[in-house]
Amino acid sequence: MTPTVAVVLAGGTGQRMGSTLPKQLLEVGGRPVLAYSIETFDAHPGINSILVVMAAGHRAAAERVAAPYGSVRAVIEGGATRTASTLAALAALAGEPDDARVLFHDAARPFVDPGIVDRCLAALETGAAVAVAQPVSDTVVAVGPGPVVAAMPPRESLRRFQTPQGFRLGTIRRAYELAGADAGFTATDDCGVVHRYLPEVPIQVVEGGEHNLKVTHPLDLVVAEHLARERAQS
Ligand SMILES: Nc1ccn([C@@H]2O[C@H](COP(=O)(O)OP(=O)(O)OP(=O)(O)O)[C@@H](O)[C@H]2O)c(=O)n1
Ligand SMILES: C[C@](O)(CO)[C@H](O)COP(=O)(O)O
Repeated sequence: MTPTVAVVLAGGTGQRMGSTLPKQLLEVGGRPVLAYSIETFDAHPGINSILVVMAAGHRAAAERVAAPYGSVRAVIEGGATRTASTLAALAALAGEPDDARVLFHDAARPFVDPGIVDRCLAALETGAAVAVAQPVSDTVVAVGPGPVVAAMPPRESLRRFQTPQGFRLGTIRRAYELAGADAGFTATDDCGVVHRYLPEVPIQVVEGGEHNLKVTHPLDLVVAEHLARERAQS
């Protein structure tokens, strides 16, 4: 059977949140943010195992959060950037075959739901890369150089990426290998690495959800608290 691994990326320190504890360990609805996505992947019949990538110095705390979930294969330490944390996960998955499916998910997005996971896994039946995205509701512009509008892309064509971002393991391995040979490489997500270094690989886009928000700033915790209460009642 082809394995399917969910990688929960929790290696960040939450600078924009400004709390002493990394935001993935802050509680919403009485449980750590990190617990929610682990719970969803653990309950999903299409996921065989979960790899948690935690911020340095907080691994023991993440192990405590992960302990109740039988699908968690390991909690490893991440790197200084999201990219370095993805690379740590790829190293930990070195024994998995190239056709394995891997979903990279931000621990900072606690309310990923089974339907989103279903859509990612369905897309990986026919493709090698999938992104979860939502339409934009603002008019989005490119600014600069200087505080001047440089471009106004048509809103209908724009989407906001969420996570998971899913790949056949061989594809994401190859993209990061090529990126590793590029001195100017930086990325804020994993699909961006495939798009840049393997432009011939189509990245399918599937629907996300407004509830699949990323807890980034203190105000996001207010929304997350509300969503956690809704989830507890459902
Ligand atoms: N070195 C890093 C940085 C980020 N992430 C993870 O990538 C996801 C998205 O990142 P972001 O929201 O930017 O989290 P932080 O890096 O923690 O936040 P900030 O940028 O405000 O410091 C988060 O789940 C975060 O834990 C990671 O695994 N390793
Ligand atoms: C991967 C991501 O969540 C997609 O929206 C986003 O790019 C993460 O960016 P961040 O700078 O790490 O918050």
